[in-house]
Amino acid sequence: DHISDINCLKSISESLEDPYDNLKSWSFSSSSICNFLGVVCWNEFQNDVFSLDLSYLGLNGKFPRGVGNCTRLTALDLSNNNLSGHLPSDIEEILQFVTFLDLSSNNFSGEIPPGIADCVYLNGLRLENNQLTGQIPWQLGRLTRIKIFSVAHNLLSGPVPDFVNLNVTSDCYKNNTGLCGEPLKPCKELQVWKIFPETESPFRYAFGVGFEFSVLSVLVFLFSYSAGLVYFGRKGSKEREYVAYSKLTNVKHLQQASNKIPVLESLVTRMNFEELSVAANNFSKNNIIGMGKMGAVYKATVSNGNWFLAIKRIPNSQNFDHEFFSEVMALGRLKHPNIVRLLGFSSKDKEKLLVYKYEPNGSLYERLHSMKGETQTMEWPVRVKIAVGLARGLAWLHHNHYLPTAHLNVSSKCILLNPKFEPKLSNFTGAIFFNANNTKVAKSKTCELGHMKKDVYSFGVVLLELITGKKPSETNDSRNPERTSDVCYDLDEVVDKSLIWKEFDGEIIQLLRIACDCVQPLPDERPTMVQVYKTLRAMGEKYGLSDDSQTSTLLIFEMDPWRLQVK
Ligand SMILES: Nc1ncnc2c1ncn2[C@@H]1O[C@H](COP(=O)(O)OP(=O)(O)OP(=O)(O)O)[C@@H](O)[C@H]1O
Repeated sequence: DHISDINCLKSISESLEDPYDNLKSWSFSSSSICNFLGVVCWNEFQNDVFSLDLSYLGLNGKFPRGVGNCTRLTALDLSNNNLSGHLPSDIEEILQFVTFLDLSSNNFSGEIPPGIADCVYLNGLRLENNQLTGQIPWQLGRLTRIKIFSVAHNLLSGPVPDFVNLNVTSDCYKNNTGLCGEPLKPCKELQVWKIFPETESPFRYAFGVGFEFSVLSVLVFLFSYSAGLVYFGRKGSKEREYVAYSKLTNVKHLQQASNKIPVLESLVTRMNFEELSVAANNFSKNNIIGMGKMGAVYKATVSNGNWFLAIKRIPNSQNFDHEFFSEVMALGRLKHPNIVRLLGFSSKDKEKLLVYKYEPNGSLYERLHSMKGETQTMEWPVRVKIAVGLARGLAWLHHNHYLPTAHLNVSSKCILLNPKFEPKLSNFTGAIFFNANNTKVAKSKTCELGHMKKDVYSFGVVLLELITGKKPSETNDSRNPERTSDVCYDLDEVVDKSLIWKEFDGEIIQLLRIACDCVQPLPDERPTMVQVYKTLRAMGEKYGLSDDSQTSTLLIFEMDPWRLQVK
């Protein structure tokens, strides 16, 4: 006998309000439950519930969780009652083998739990005529057996799932608050994400046909910007003439510009606030993946394309006008495989959103120093890959022709890792920018170099972190740069114990030497990022990490001999 099936029905009848006493007929004193109203068993000699039909009984109450005790249940029909409350978030555990689920014409509210997509045997899912809100989980599109699907007459919004094996008609979606996507009207801004696959050149995809228009508007912006710069430069001191955007000199200018949303729009796509909010589960706490100074970072799911975004939400953006503008300014113009991809921004009242490509391996800091106390091992070739990629990104950042930039906040916390553990530099909120043509005035050159040498120092600290596996606070005192080089004299002590493989010893020592050069207390004694990158590139050759074809890094260096001469 299946005791759990008897308990299943008992708990259902106890948990539901039954104003018409329909379930009173369930008499648990009898030996069989198979002749109960609405119950069909696998066979009449075993109390093993096959399906349960409790439709049109006027039942009140919440979703009856006890149904999970009917472990071999294949169909559940609770339609046309007055059931209310949220659907259980662990619904896939409760209805593991169900092929047909009908919850239509009730008062269920809240969001459709994404876990329903793990009820992999579902052939039919009917949720119409409820009060369901939020987005339809895109994961439902993965249900390969589904033949019947309806969510009409709810309060749902956002993109509809892209079903792999089913053509859903628009009737199945009708009367909701804001659903979009095939077979309904396209999803405006979000539509661009659909055609944005996991590739290395998303800019092209993301902008699609709008690309040429974007280029045009960037040119228009650059033209007006240079005109403004000349004007601005004339007003300021000699140094200002050569430093285009610097924290110290033009905060006011930045703030004025940041109020001009069209300026930002010419750099990156403006996205729809409400749709982003839906994609991030209405900025639910469960979606938070990180915390920054300006606000939390949320993971957002975009349906149709099966991919993810990281959304930085800045609730009081008026306090971070400069930071916001710096970030859009830098990432809107600096496209490089080792720099994080900014896809767009959004603005509503005082709130602003920055939308990035989601990098699933989080930050280097989290990877190296797990919060949960478990030792994170990262193989040596992966560490070399991160070092080479970061050096390449920084060398390009400092010396590119579009917008030479000093990051000024480089640390393992702002190095994100993609699925292949390629590093992506993020967080340009404190960056300063330079005029690309400042080849004449020594004073300005010195100022620019000073800032860049700060990045070289921080790069050295990240290298030490990669080699030792220790947090920077354990190997050096960042407020006291003189102390850092101590570790450079005590190699055996410092190297990460998980890296003690003889075959890599030579490389470890080589990398340590570079790191120790970078953390020299006197900026003049530190190499430039170009020099660092050249050395690392030679080392990376062994691992096939020296392909510059995508970045035209070398081309830029060759075109600009002055930058190569600098020590
Ligand atoms: N694109 C992304 N993909 C995946 N995770 C991200 C992404 N952007 C940020 N994160 C996560 O969110 C965390 C916080 O990011 P954020 O840039 O806001 O913080 P931060 O670097 O500490 O900057 P700050 O404190 O200056 O604002 C990161 O450490 C990372 O774990």
